[in-house]
Amino acid sequence: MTVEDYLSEVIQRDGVAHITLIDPASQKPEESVRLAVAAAEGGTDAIMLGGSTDAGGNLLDLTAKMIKEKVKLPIILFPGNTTGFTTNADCVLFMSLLNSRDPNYIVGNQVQGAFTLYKVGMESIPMAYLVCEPGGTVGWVGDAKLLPRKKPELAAAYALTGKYFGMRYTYLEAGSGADSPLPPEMIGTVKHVLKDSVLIVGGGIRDGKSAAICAKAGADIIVTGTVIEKADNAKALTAEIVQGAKAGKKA
Ligand SMILES: CC(C)=CCC/C(C)=C/CC/C(C)=C/CC/C(C)=C/COP(=O)(O)OP(=O)(O)O
Ligand SMILES: O=P(O)(O)OC[C@@H](O)CO
Ligand SMILES: [Mg+2]
Repeated sequence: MTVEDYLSEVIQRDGVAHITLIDPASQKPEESVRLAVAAAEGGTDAIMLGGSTDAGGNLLDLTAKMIKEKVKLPIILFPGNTTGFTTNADCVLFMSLLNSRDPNYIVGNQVQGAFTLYKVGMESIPMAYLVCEPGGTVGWVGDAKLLPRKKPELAAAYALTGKYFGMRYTYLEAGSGADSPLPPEMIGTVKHVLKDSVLIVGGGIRDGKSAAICAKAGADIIVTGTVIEKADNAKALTAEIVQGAKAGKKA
């Protein structure tokens, strides 16, 4: 089964899926494995690997390989540039940062990576990546013209543009470590125009309650990263967030 079909099944079954983002550059591979195992035990549906500053290379190769040995969940690449590719994963989010001012993040990195992807034949999912205020490191690195939190219609126009380009996923991003998650009005407005296309929401989600609000507002997939890296009990916190998201969707 493809990763995309697997995630569709989870979304159909539970209303929402949860993905744990691990930045291979933030810790040693052994520690990334520990986080991935804890997240899997806490009920996350997939592991996403990526970072915006030091995107990958050997550390990514090794981290993906070691996680694969211990965790049965799909490993999805979330590349900051072509160094974010490794054949030790199951799928890549082939994304364009549509609201970047830098053509390298709209199409340039993708052109550099396209033949590698063609040769290895890895599954890829076309995705519109939309970075909103405050944007964090990825907003700075990706030179994003940050989408204002109080102008959901601007985010919706970008989301529709991605959908009309044929992108099946849209990722509404507040930036890793944002003070607060994106407002429900923004998530709702974007999901309203996307209809059946998959909406990922991430950035600043730290507990079950905020995951529930994002899910209820229209997110199909919730991503959390920073909070797991810092948690005393990564398994328990993942369980709270996953259960919060899934219960919130049904509420
Ligand atoms: C498809 C290919 C080959 C490349 C895509 C290139 C694009 C569009 C990149 C978007 C801009 C970018 C730098 C994205 C990084 C995405 C990511 C892994 C974010 C998570 O990183 P953060 O956690 O926000 O930042 P830190 O790495 O500093 O923690
Ligand atoms: O680290 P956090 O704030 O959970 O954000 C996750 C993700 O949206 C970053 O790309
Ligand atoms: Mg990070």
